Amino acid sequence: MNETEFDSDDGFEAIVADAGPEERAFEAALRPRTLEELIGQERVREQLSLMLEAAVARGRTPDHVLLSGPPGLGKTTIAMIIAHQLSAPLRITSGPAIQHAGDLAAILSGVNEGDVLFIDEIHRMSRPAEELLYMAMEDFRVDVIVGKGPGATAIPLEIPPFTVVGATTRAGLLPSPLRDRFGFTAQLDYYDTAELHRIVDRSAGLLDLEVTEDGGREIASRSRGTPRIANRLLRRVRDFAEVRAGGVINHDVARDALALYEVDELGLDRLDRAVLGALCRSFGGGPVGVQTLAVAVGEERETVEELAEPFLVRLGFLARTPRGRVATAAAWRHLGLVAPASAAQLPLDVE
Ligand SMILES: Nc1ncnc2c1ncn2[C@@H]1O[C@H](COP(=O)(O)OP(=O)(O)OP(=O)(O)O)[C@@H](O)[C@H]1O
Repeated sequence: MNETEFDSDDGFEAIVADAGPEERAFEAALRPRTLEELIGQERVREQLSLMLEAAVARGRTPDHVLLSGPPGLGKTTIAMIIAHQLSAPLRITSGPAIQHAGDLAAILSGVNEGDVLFIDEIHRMSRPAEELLYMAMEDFRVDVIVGKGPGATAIPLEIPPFTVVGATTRAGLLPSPLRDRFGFTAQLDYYDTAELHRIVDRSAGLLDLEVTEDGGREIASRSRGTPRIANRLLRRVRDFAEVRAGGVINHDVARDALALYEVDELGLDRLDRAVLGALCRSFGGGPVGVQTLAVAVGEERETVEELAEPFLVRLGFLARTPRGRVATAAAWRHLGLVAPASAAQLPLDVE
């Protein structure tokens, strides 16, 4: 099969796909529980530490916190750490679960003083729920409307002081009145290889695995700047090491295991290479519309846009131009192909 005939039904799971239940349990076991255990994100860590310490010293609930950044960089982990540092109960919900103002009112009515309410994917709440939330965040009081039309009544609901921690991959989608209610906002950045290496070592320690220095670095350098992927790759390499290599994860074991799972030396997986392959081989490097590209690799448009493109753009392999997707000369080279003279060079005029 050539790469443009990529078929997602052949048992392949993208390395950036959502975690299943088993992996979620694995992730939970590896989560840092305190700010000291959290690796990287130095600035966010220091700022948060200061804010939380000051709040505890004053005996007040801290400001509401908004965490934004791509999936797998530690937003849920940080929300849990905040609750832990405050010795406060954590209530967890998500934007898609709050589609009506009533859903949120029900949650708010159960909030106790000092609770931390974590709302994942906060940008996906409905508009009426967002409005209710920012009133609750500002005044610790909301009017719950019961009934409809002329018979509707507003029932005031007092809420004890609490802290909202919102997480979003798309801070720009939050309406500014809601965004403004967060006294502390943090944009999480991708991790560098050294930080990912420390994360791999920490996870290996918790899992009682033997990973050599170069084995750890090999996993880290293919982890796309993302702790979740570092842990995911470690898990796959662990299986390989146990079954085929006597358990020790060294450079060659990591390299061979990741080759088996089709994660290349830059961290591109098969979907990424299929997208680039289609773009270069079938469409001469573009420009081509994302929908056409998705059909060519047998995937949904959203899968290509959300799982493959961000990393390809970050690597400078693909650009989203007003006329469609374009492969850069670096992308051609990565596939081992000769770039046509017209191949785009960075920087491009991107969207
Ligand atoms: N700074 C870090 N140090 C160590 N491990 C980390 C760090 N950040 C994340 N992790 C690990 O990566 C995994 C994913 O983290 P987490 O679930 O917090 O990400 P997220 O940003 O909430 O992702 P999503 O938005 O997709 O839920 C967890 O297993 C966590 O232990």
